[in-house]
Amino acid sequence: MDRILIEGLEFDAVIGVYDWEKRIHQRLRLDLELGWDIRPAAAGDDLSQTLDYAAISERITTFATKHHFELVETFAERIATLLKEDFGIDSVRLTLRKPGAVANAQSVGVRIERGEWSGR
Ligand SMILES: Nc1nc2c(c(=O)[nH]1)N=C([C@H](O)[C@@H](O)CO)CN2
Repeated sequence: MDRILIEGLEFDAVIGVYDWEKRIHQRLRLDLELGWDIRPAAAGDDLSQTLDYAAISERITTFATKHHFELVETFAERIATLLKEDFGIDSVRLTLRKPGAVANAQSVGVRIERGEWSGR
């Protein structure tokens, strides 16, 4: 399967388990692999036949400003749902990192896969 990539998308969100985290914004970093057949877009050189990575990046960034979650797990799952409902994307590989969360770690986070991946 072909993939559309969005790597290192950064945005701020209210996210965390603890009370002090509910009063601040913290940086999140998102990597996405989106399964999509790019051949129709390539054949016609036509953006409307593919996934607009700019539109998707903006949608996720806006979503992040409007929703508050405790767990990165919840945030990751909601992004996968948004991608399916708003853009018709069935196959998603998603890594969501919270770089500032653990002092001695470069970052922490989750990686999920949803949908079918042929050819890995
Ligand atoms: N598996 C997870 N562990 C933890 C999370 C999380 O979202 N998923 N969150 C926290 C705190 O919010 C942390 O980011 C700040 O100390 C702790 N563990």
